Amino acid sequence: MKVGIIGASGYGGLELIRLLHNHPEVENTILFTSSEEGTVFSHKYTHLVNIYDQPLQKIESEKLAEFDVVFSSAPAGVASQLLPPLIGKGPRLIDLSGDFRLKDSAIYEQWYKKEPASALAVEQSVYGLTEWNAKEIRQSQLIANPGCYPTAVLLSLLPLLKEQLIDGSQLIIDAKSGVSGAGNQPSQMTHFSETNENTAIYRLHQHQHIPEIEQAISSFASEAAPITFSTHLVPMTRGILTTSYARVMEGVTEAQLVSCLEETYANHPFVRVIRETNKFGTNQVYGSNYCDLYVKVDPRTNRATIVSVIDNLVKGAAGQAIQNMNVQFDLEEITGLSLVPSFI
Ligand SMILES: NC(=O)C1=CN([C@@H]2O[C@H](COP(=O)(O)OP(=O)(O)OC[C@H]3O[C@@H](n4cnc5c(N)ncnc54)[C@H](OP(=O)(O)O)[C@@H]3O)[C@@H](O)[C@H]2O)C=CC1
Ligand SMILES: CC(=O)N[C@@H](CCC(=O)OP(=O)(O)O)C(=O)O
Repeated sequence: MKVGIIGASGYGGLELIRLLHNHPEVENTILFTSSEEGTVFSHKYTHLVNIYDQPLQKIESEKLAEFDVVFSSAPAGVASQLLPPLIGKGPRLIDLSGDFRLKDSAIYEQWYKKEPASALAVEQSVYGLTEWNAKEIRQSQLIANPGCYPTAVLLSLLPLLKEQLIDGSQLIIDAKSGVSGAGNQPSQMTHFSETNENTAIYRLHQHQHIPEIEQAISSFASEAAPITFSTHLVPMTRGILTTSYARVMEGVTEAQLVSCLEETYANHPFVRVIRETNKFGTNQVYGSNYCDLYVKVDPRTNRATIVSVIDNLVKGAAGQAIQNMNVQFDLEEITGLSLVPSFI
């Protein structure tokens, strides 16, 4: 397969490069730029010397049309312009931004404050939550790869909501992310001296993943209530941990919640349900495509605490994007993604 990457020099792009390098079906990966045409990639990133010594190429629609797959890993507002002209031409298109995730353009504008993609392109796109939408992903040319937080939240909550084991009417979700989630552009929020020794809540009640999570809960689990969702930046590079709190339905036990998760993901190699542990954290999935889940019911409150961890750059971005590519090309989902978490 011949693969092109828009936004190759960002964190999502670098992770695509790392993972695609070990993908047995990918022969050639070409890197595109909007700002550094001609720069030899390994001069910019010396960890890629002797691996990617090719120059970055200018983004041109005719060139992109020649690939089998084009990944776009650019900021929101870019893929909405670059990818729709390629629909109906050769490549399968996988966008890592939020441009095609929200089916209602007015909602996209409201939360992203950007011009939405054309209604036709949004209609043709398929939400790439692999474990829940593989049939549609296989047939689609344009994949809207899920956001990092929604991936962790949805994989943990959808089975329990779908089976009506927890009350979806008053979900409270607390999410924490490492700083690489914000990409590689410098900003005050991610400045070392303000992230080191600090944990901060940000974009309270205004995070763009709120409508994405609500939309997916409504379409996969038929639950339409608004969620309370809070995002926190913690002083680590990679990783997301989400903690959701939900009332357990009358008569439902912790064992039933655990079984529901285990049964849902029995044939999905990247979702692991951890039964008993006294420590559950982001390092157990670090550098891998796993999403690990852990659930406990507090009998005093009759509420379940549902915890999920992913590596934001792998299962939350590049890994899931490649998993979707594998589905599109009828390859085993794990192809090129059998990564053991590095843990330390
Ligand atoms: N970081 C994460 O954990 C996750 C990120 N995402 C989403 O994935 C996308 C990429 O994120 P991330 O890699 O972190 O971001 P970065 O800021 O690290 O990188 C984005 C890259 O996009 C390219 N770019 C910028 N402007 C344009 C443009 N106008 N046209 C084409 N390319 C452009 C830049 O490269 P150049 O200047 O060479 O063109 C840049 O390196 C974003 O939409 C993000 O929201 C999704 C899930 C998780
Ligand atoms: C730590 C941090 O800043 N994380 C980012 C997640 C980026 C992302 O996934 O953005 P889209 O889904 O909109 O593409 C954020 O909270 O916006």
